[in-house]
Amino acid sequence: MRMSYGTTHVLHGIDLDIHRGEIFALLGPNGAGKTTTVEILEGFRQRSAGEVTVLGTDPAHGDDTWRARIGLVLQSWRDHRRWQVAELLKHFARYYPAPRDPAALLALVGLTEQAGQQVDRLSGGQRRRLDVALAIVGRPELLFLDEPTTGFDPEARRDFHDLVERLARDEGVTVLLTTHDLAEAERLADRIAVLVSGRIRAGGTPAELARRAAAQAEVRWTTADGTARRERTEDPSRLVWELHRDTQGPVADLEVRRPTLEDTYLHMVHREDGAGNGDGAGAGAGGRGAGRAGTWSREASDAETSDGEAPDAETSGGEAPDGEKEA
Ligand SMILES: Nc1ncnc2c1ncn2[C@@H]1O[C@H](COP(=O)(O)OP(=O)(O)OP(=O)(O)O)[C@@H](O)[C@H]1O
Repeated sequence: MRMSYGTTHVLHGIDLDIHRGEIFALLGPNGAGKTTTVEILEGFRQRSAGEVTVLGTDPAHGDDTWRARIGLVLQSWRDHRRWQVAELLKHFARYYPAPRDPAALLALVGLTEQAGQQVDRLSGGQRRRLDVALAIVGRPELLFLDEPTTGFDPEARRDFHDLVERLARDEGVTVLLTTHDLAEAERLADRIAVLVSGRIRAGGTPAELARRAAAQAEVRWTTADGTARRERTEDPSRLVWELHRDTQGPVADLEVRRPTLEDTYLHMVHREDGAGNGDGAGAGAGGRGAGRAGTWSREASDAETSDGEAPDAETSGGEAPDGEKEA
């Protein structure tokens, strides 16, 4: 799928498969294209090119029955400023064939005490909980959450994570959430796609991404003549053994460090800021990840986007954008 606003290309051909029942995080910095992607999948924005299927339907042509199967956070309820929380939920519940019980839903999102409160008196965090309550009142199969925990305090964030997990694990709801918080994506998601400047730079389970990030270790030491050295290697034990052998004694200031997923993520983000795309000079794991992202299974997907042309090299693995191993 591609998206341009006028002559500005915002999504450069992204390819995603989201499987039924999973929590999928679209992770990326400000302006990466996360909201644009979600709005296209929700049917609110018309893509410029490519194929998109959500619950078996092209969202550009989704009807009311399709929409009732999808949970999304609408801003329009904020127009009902003077309504009470429980009243508002009951009102929206009427639009769905098999809605949740409003009282049970308030308990689920931790708003029981606010049931009788006017919505414009809710705190920011409570409003976001009401957002989620309204998004799930119709028992959606697929839930879209665009940066849902922005502005949450740590406790509200943890409660929210527990709620999203319960929805996915206990009720089989598929969740697509966007975030710029790596820790949130790692904590919640079954799979993560890293979107940077409109391209999927890496993808996989949190464990896969962390393994890939740590594949190369950095070894630092000081030579006999006092020079500080550093070298990246996939086999640090061998390098250390060789150093020890060559030095014929202890290696000064020896340090072996494996990059964390955070190191790698920040590297991908900053590389976009500085060096631009695919310039062959990058040093992150983005190129590898981008390649693998395109190999994800296409089975049983709830939401799927693709170019609808020949596989796009940028996300299908045919063209790893840089030579990160040389760095
Ligand atoms: N209606 C629009 N017209 C023109 N450009 C737009 C429009 N909406 C978004 N953009 C641009 O598209 C790019 C992607 O925006 P988008 O909101 O999808 O990013 P995001 O990843 O959700 O960012 P954030 O984390 O800041 O919300 C940005 O450069 C933004 O300025």
